[in-house]
Amino acid sequence: MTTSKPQEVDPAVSAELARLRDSIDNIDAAVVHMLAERFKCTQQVGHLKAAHQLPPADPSREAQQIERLRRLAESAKLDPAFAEKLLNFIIAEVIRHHERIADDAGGAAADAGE
Ligand SMILES: C=C(O[C@@H]1C=C(C(=O)O)C=C[C@H]1O)C(=O)O
Repeated sequence: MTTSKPQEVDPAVSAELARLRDSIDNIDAAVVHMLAERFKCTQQVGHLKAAHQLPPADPSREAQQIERLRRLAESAKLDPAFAEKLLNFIIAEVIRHHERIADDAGGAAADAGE
């Protein structure tokens, strides 16, 4: 096992590590903001579906998205299997939101005697 002695790190290495970590922090912030925007859109889709009695999940749309994202990942030199797993993880959360919105809308309609 190697032992690390942070106080002996070459200052040039520390500076390069700090520069890269600054970029990583900026990218992570962009990912969070983009995900927040995506969830704002999917929330609206959830309300539209609930208002028109459409199912929370749309497997044929998901299959198209996965196909497209795998192609984009390949051309960006990102592992397509990782891209697919990430999209499936996000979509599963969206579907959970849509189910909750539909349940809430169903309950509200029942309360109103519809
Ligand atoms: C957002 C939608 O609802 C679900 C979530 C999806 C997504 O997060 O991209 C895609 C398909 C649906 O299973 C949709 O139908 O467009």
